[in-house]
Amino acid sequence: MLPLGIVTISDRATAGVYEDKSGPAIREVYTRWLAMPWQEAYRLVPDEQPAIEAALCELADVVRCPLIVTTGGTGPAPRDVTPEATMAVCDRLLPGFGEQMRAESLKTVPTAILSRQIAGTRGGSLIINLPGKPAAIEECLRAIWAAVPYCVELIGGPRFVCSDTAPRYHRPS
Ligand SMILES: Nc1ncnc2c1ncn2[C@@H]1O[C@H](COP(=O)(O)OP(=O)(O)OP(=O)(O)O)[C@@H](O)[C@H]1O
Ligand SMILES: Nc1nc2c(c(=O)[nH]1)N[C@H]1C(S)=C(S)[C@@H](COP(=O)(O)O)O[C@H]1N2
Repeated sequence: MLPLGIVTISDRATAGVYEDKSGPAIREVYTRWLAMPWQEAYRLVPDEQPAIEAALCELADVVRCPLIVTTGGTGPAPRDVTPEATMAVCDRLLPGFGEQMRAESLKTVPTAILSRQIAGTRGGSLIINLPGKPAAIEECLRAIWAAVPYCVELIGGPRFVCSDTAPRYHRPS
């Protein structure tokens, strides 16, 4: 079964101050939008760059997830280091993903400009950052889904089979 990564980055969810709702929101989107067998590889880590890098490297290099979606730690606060961790482990960045997610999010929330969310590839894994708010998950994934399956194919991953409820994706002929 295809492993798909979900990484929640939150000091407070890790400490049990609140329940992680954003990781499960990513799981819920995968469940609704994918029409193929998959299994989750879920990690919950604090806002510590080495811990985030270790989780991303493990999911990319050992578990071999073609897609890893992170949530949290993308803002300007001192402990927000998810983009730095993502940049450190990626071979290449894909700036269009962050630009498009911010552009779509700005239509509903003016503070979307505060997210430094990025995306990039590490070997055969596409890594995408999302903000921490549970409400941001589907909004951001919807903004970029059109390019996700083809990107996964371009980096040597499997062909995604999406459900009728998923946003339409584009595969150039
Ligand atoms: N994983 C999550 N599950 C549920 N709610 C979340 C999660 N992450 C963030 N939130 C909600 O969004 C609000 C703003 O998130 P914030 O940007 O402070 O997240 P954060 O930087 O990841 O925080 P922390 O690392 O302290 O958990 C939080 O107060 C919380 O209500
Ligand atoms: N779609 C969407 N994007 C969003 C938000 C949101 O609620 N929805 N919150 C913004 C806010 S308030 C912040 S501070 C940044 C960073 O959030 P993070 O540190 O939890 O990743 O994401 C922004 N992007």
